[in-house]
Amino acid sequence: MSESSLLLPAVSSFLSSSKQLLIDGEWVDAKDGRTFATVNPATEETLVEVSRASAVDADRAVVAARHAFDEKSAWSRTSPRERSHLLWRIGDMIEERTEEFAQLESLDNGKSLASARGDVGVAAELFRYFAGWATKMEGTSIPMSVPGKEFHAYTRREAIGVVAGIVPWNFPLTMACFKVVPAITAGNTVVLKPAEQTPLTALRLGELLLEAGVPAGVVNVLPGYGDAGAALVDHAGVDKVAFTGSTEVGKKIAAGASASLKKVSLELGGKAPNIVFADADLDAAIAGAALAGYFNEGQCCVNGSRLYVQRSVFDEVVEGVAAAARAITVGDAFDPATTMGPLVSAEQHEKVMGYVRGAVADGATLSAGSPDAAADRGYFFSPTLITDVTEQMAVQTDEIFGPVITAIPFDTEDEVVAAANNTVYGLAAGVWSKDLGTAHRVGGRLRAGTVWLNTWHADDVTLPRGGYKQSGWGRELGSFGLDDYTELKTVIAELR
Ligand SMILES: NC(=O)C1=CN([C@@H]2O[C@H](COP(=O)(O)OP(=O)(O)OC[C@H]3O[C@@H](n4cnc5c(N)ncnc54)[C@H](OP(=O)(O)O)[C@@H]3O)[C@@H](O)[C@H]2O)C=CC1
Ligand SMILES: CCCCCC/C=C/C(=O)O
Repeated sequence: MSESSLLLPAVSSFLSSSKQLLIDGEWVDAKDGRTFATVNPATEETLVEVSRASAVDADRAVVAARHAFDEKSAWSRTSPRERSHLLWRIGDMIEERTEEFAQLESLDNGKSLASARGDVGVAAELFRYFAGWATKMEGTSIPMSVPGKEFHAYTRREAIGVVAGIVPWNFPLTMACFKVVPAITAGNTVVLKPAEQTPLTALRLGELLLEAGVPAGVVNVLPGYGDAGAALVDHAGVDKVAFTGSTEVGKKIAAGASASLKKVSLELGGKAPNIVFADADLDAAIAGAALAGYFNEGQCCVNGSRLYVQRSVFDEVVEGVAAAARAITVGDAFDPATTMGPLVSAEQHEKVMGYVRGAVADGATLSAGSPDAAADRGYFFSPTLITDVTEQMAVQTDEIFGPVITAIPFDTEDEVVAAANNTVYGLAAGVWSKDLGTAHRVGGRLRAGTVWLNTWHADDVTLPRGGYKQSGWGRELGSFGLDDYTELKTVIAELR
């Protein structure tokens, strides 16, 4: 059956007309009329033309967001209960449209429909989780003592202002919601810049927010390239930048935002170590290592791409992970047999292939996968396991962002902890051991924002996420995530 015959009428209808920018509640062309094509990575065919925002459009969107924040009936002054009810309703609306969002996401990003449905579920849950927080942004009453005088001092949490959310292509809808939901929960207004590879679900989200009753200008959506993102970072009307993406661009954003000392939160690259001790439940560790490395076509910042296995079980684990890699069905998202879709773009495909070819040229061994197994069309890449790797090889040091795991044997705990921490990144890490003392002790020694013990990718919107070292600044989700979207005001009243 052809892919187009499987599309929901709502998806076909969405794709039947070119997409515009959402500014101040209106769908508008880019001021200079430019557009770009968004492409299905499974077929390399254009899905639809999308307006390409420039710095001028960034300014229009920031002005709209500023107005929605500052005006008399401002979003930040809506009652918490009103915001809470609205957020919950949006969660329901997204859930009701799971298949529609999932199809759009799979078409644009390439991920399997099952995977995309999971992402839509996370998006709906984010709205519901933060709906609860809207009414619980509490302050504290603080005792204050000045001889001879009496005071009442307390704190309040207030919105920061206009938030620029700049997001990547690996979880387009989820990442958009990671920024938009806590921001609007706290009363901020938003300009969202989706990645140029995957603008569709952010645009559909924009439509749905308007339909749900989110006022004009509260959430603006600006598809475009890095120049539009940079214009937001530089804009004097933006109070906070919330970014997920590469460490390289994260550094540019931190530098750009520092000129006006904007608040910045950064969720950046990773190269997570996954440590399997000989006393682990090896069946679970093997399945977990494959999931850790290959989830989302390997295009996930918390993926376990560096596998360390204690020497006595190294061969067994490598054989197990290689077999798991070979059991993955790579194909079009719309084929129900598919468990791994294509990589997101030709550029990403080239990058991943280059790393694997480079490792082989440097003497590494491919225990699973082949960079030359190219399909006639589409950016497909077979899940790959590399052995005979050294710590100096680029495949071991760099974030590859593809379905590539490297495996290295180790002998002692101290040796593996040192190797695991020998990276500029610190986003995630994992330990497999039946000895809970070992698991917790080693987990405590790993320099990473998330540590999984005897599991991987177990996650929830209630849990803070973020990185040590060059993996980022701040934490997203959970109550910590909401704090990052508020200013803390201290109020002191003299009681006479
Ligand atoms: N931590 C993570 O979750 C992610 C990490 N990455 C890593 O980054 C590598 C490259 O991917 P790539 O897409 O180029 O990632 P980027 O970091 O370039 O892209 C992330 C977002 O930032 C935007 N952007 C790019 N340059 C600027 C800038 N100067 N100022 C403001 N915004 C900007 C992008 O726009 P646009 O793309 O439209 O130009 C996109 O919306 C991947 O191979 C992977 O290693 C990538 C995605 C997610
Ligand atoms: C709460 C579940 C989050 C799932 C999204 C995974 C995101 C990965 C990433 O940041 O790359």
